[in-house]
Amino acid sequence: MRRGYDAQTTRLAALPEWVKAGRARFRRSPPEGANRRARRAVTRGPRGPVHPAGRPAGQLYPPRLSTVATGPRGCAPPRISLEHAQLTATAVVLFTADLRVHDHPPLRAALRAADEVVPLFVLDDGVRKAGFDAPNRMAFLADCLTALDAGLRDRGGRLVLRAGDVVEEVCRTVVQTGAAEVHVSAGSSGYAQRREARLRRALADLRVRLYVHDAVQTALPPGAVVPAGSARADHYAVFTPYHRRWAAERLRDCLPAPRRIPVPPGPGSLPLPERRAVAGVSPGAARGGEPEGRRLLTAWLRNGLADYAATADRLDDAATSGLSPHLHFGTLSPVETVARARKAGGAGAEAFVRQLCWRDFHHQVLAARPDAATADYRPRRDRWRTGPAADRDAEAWRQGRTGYPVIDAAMRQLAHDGRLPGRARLLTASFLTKTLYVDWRTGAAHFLSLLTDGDIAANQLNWQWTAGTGTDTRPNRVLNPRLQAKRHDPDGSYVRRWVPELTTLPAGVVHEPGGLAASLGYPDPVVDLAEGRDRFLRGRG
Ligand SMILES: Cc1cc2nc3c(=O)[nH]c(=O)nc-3n(C[C@H](O)[C@H](O)[C@H](O)COP(=O)(O)OP(=O)(O)OC[C@H]3O[C@@H](n4cnc5c(N)ncnc54)[C@H](O)[C@@H]3O)c2cc1C
Repeated sequence: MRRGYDAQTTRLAALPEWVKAGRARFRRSPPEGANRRARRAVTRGPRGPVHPAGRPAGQLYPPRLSTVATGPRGCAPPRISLEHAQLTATAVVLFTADLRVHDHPPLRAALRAADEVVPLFVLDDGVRKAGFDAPNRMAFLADCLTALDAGLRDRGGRLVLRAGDVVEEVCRTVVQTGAAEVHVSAGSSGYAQRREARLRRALADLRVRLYVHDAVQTALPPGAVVPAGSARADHYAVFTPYHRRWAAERLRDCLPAPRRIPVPPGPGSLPLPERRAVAGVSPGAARGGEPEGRRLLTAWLRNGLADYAATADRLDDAATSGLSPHLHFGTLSPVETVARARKAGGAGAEAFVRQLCWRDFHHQVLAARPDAATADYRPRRDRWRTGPAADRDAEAWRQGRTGYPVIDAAMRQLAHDGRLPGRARLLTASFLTKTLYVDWRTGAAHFLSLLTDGDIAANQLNWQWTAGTGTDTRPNRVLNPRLQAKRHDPDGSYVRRWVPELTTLPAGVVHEPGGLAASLGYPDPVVDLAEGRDRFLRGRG
């Protein structure tokens, strides 16, 4: 074995070759303390000592390992020094929500800095424990990992897949491969921020290069623009001024996929998960993977984008891009998506790019206020309904049996497809939180259990926006599902497609079946709209 380690354990079996090679290449001695710190990094490991103690200090690490300050949010963009590029033999690239080889700054930088990279993905226990492993997303993820592995193999590499605690697995991989750098893109959720902080602590003596400023998971990084005039403002709380600033910013250039991705031969990998092994996937759930995302984007730019300004609020599937799961898993780069849409130009592109700005907007709110994933962003002293009647109404909403056809059509589509058009998300969320006056967290959790694009920033903050506890400037607006249905599904085809009880009804009646409902086996409305509205306004106080 070229690198002396045992792939099954974290114990180094022999002095790694790269250390010897590295030492031979360096003429300069390490700065005072560098090797002591380096040895501590190797020997510590997350579960205690992982390296046989007592190796001479100079043999463990090449000189000039440093805790470069690429980490903390708000610090200067990471830079690769030429000096370090010559010193580092192996770097780990930890993939998270950026499962692609095109336009991937951490991968490109790691390849410039090191002779070999270890492309690592960890099936993270923390994600499972948080209940974020919904079958539709797991199936999509399986596609993404298969495609990422194929994309790496096309370039001479491969994916190293591990499972467990992500920080422990990164440490294990670092020890096994002797890597001197870990490259990872910054995420905006509280979970991602905690993971990054843990990584920095666990690998204190290695270069943990956190790509905060390089726009890997968003088009513009959170914090890139902040409101002027207030020293304490770390994010925009209102969309329109954010959009104005966002639209004026120059995005970084897109990066091509690397031609070659040399990966060391050793590090063992779990077998890749297979989509068909995931139980409970919705029949119409989307397929993942970078080639699929790129194909969809190209088709959308060619066939859908031009009409988007007029079609965005329609309820049928063809009206919007369907790119959200690819943006969530990072099989599409947000920077590239914006750049290509802008290049296509026109009113459709402008409207589409504005929606992509909404995505960044929610990410910058969450990055600054990670607690908004669960706590009201702007508390309104709501007295949400609880108890058996509220539970019964919430269950009717989940099952698509509220007696409001457009709401029921949407909830049934969600269960069948793991996706929903944006307008349908707004209607169903408004119905639950305002007409039924049930806590937004109940609805957000149900969405996350089904949506393939389920995303903490977009889901939780759109739920809050709709419930009036978030950044919405009209918190008490209540959407009328009948009027909305007539406007956005004028011929009733959306309702007829998803509510088979109503397929025989013509356009004029399908959104309001009234007395016909019982004979068709369709439920009566769970609540009168006016009563629901009053109850909400009373409750909000
Ligand atoms: C209650 C509720 C929950 C939502 N949950 C999610 C979620 O979990 N994940 C998610 O990606 N989006 C979510 N959205 C936002 C939006 O509805 C979806 O992004 C969009 O419907 C996805 O379909 P599309 O890709 O065809 O969108 P398009 O209309 O083609 O829009 C293009 C892209 O812009 C972004 N985008 C559009 N609208 C929004 C928005 N309001 N907020 C943030 N980004 C937006 C998405 O990345 C989308 O793919 C939610 C909206 C609401 C009202």
